[in-house]
Amino acid sequence: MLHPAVKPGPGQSERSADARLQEAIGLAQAIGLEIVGTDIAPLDRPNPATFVGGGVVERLSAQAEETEADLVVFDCMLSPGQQRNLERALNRKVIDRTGLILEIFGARARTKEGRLQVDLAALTYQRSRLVRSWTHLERQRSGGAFMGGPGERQIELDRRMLDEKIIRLKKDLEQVKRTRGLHRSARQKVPYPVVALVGYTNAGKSTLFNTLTRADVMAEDMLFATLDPTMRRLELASGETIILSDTVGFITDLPVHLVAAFRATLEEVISADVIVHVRDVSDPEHEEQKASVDAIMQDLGLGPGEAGERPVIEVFNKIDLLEPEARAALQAQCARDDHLVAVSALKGEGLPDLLEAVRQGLQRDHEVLELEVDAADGKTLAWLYQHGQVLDREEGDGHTWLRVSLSPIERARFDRLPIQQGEMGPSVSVEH
Ligand SMILES: Nc1nc2c(ncn2[C@@H]2O[C@H](COP(=O)(O)OP(=O)(O)OP(=O)(O)O)[C@@H](O)[C@H]2O)c(=O)[nH]1
Repeated sequence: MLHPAVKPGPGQSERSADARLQEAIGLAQAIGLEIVGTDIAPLDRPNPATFVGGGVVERLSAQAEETEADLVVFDCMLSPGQQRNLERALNRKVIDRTGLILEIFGARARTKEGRLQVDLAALTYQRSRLVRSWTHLERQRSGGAFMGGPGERQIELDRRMLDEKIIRLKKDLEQVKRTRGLHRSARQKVPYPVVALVGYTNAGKSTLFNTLTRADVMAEDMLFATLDPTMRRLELASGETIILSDTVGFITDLPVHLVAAFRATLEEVISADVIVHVRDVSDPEHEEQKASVDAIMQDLGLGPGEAGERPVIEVFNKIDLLEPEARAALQAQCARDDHLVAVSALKGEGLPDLLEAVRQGLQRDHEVLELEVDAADGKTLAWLYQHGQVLDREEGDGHTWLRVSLSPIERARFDRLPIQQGEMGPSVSVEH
């Protein structure tokens, strides 16, 4: 595994080379690669032929021979020519960061759309690339030899087939998207607010999701344990039901081929009512990771000041790994700000505070209605308990008096309920 540390250009992030190398190692291990050697090669600008300089290629070649490596991973984006030249010089398979992330997406995609997006990204990448590319499509997801992929002639023959496959995939994808649109609008009829977990890869989203919902979602010490959003029902202490949605981990410098596949997984975030941003505060790079996540949220139009701005709760996760002083400092910070919560998803600490913050986030645009309902009107009462939060209730003479908090959507629905039109319907006064 080689990380070429190119000097960052203007506007590029300055994360340390070592942290980037560690992240790449994590990505490689996530698909079961055994790392036998690592190296960082500082360089001013990429070499057009081999990305790194001749001296580094020689050093790598010797190291690869010595460790009998099957594969050399370059944690950067290589042009097809560079990849080919490096394979020749090193006499073994070479993949770059895009190839690596494609592998992970391929291994992790769970929904049909996620898989199609990944296949499409892989094919497009392969189409632009060399001949014996190493992708999950060739390995047919079962693992296998890195060497000895199809020969040049075969790929030449396959090029047209690839184009046909790409066209077919795009059609399938359109179809799946249409169906998903239907699913989504069906879900919008379900009167539960959606809370989406977002965060940098390995922040602990799946663990938190699991602990909160006790669902059987993969949580492993791997990057990208999730590609497609997973949704589960969750009941808050106040009795309200919400839908919690887990999303794929964010990552810096996502290769451009993969943006669509990545975005496809974020649809649920775009339609969420509250966003929970999970952060691994035990990671020395957590500030940089937060900046990457914020930048992606901004891109999606969900950031502060954007049209899609919505309540964001920031979760400081993995506090169990902090020294007592650091932990106390974070907890003090959280005590001052309702949008910050310190938790340990693994140990289940701080979760009631988190759920309370979620509840408050959901209440942001709520209206409180005062109602007098005919005591015999069980239907209206049941509806209110199911869709709103009953804050107060008193029984009067043939009437039940209630104070109920409703979201704007539920408020609109309530106004359309047929029960309101009867003469005995509830009387409403609004309190914001
Ligand atoms: N010590 C500690 N470890 C945690 C905590 N939460 C998560 N982890 C560990 O962190 C690792 C990553 O957790 P995941 O839940 O898979 O992270 P994720 O954010 O879903 O990761 P991606 O799917 O890659 O985005 C796992 O090894 C978890 O056991 C925590 O509160 N404390």
